[in-house]
Amino acid sequence: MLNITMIGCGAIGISVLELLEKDPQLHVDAVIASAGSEDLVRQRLASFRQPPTVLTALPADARPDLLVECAGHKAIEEHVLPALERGIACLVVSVGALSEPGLVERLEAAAARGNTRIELLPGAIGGIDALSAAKVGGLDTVDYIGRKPARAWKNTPAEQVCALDELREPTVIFHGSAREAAQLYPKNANVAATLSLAGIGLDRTRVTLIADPLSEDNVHHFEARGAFGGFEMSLRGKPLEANPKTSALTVYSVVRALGNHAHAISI
Ligand SMILES: NC(=O)C1=CN([C@@H]2O[C@H](COP(=O)(O)OP(=O)(O)OC[C@H]3O[C@@H](n4cnc5c(N)ncnc54)[C@H](OP(=O)(O)O)[C@@H]3O)[C@@H](O)[C@H]2O)C=CC1
Ligand SMILES: O=C([O-])CC(=O)C(=O)O
Repeated sequence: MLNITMIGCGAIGISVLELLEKDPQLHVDAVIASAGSEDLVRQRLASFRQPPTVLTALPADARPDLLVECAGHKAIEEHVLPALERGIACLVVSVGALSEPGLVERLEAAAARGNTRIELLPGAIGGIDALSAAKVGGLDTVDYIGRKPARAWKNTPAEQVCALDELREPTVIFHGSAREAAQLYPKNANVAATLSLAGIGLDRTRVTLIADPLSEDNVHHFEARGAFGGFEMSLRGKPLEANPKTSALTVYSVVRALGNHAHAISI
């Protein structure tokens, strides 16, 4: 059985915990919450058979088999970097955080010093295996379009681009590089960052973001061209009720990745 510590217990975290209750090979013994949110998180966990301990940091003597981040960009700096230094393997969903200059190199160096690994999870998108394999032969272009219902762009710079509540048709709210997208829309551009890291990088990956009042789904579409040929993929993700910015597939991506660490066959 693997002992897991989870960072963050919001829309993704709580759904992951619910699914993991069914798997005897995976046990989340602790959840790391933001300072000041411990009681709220304990309340969220109260109905679990064996509620994980709620902490605000990994204790110095803790040695979980895996640390899984389901929290947000700041958690990478705060919890993931120090855990890697201590030799604890980490899984991360807030991949957009890696658009910050120098952070990829710092994570690599921390993992090397700790003789461990960091795994960037595909989250809301698929096809990352094919894209990163295609990169080996050489990629020419990767274009990504992220389309979400208007409500998913609330409290983002899209509010300065258009009146989200009054939209009647799909409206482009951003066009530019994946690096700019991840910095402007940190909670909506993790997929853009993931595609960039698997493909041709944050500066060459072209991103279009659309607020679509006619869509109920978070639609991720990308096209890649290179020596391997061509590849197109569209994924229509159902948003989580607890957070319309986040697709349910992200939850399943975390559960799959954890299962692959514990089960005899990984797929
Ligand atoms: N790779 C992908 O495809 C996707 C990645 N994501 C990433 O996953 C993250 C989580 O998504 P979601 O669960 O929907 O978001 P929520 O906002 O619902 O939940 C995030 C939770 O993490 C907590 N949290 C934030 N910062 C920290 C920290 N430094 N330490 C401990 N806990 C922290 C928050 O607590 P509090 O509010 O009290 O601070 C909150 O409860 C997103 O921020 C996004 O970056 C999301 C969707 C897709
Ligand atoms: O969950 C999704 O649909 C994707 C998402 O938020 C992101 O790319 O950050």
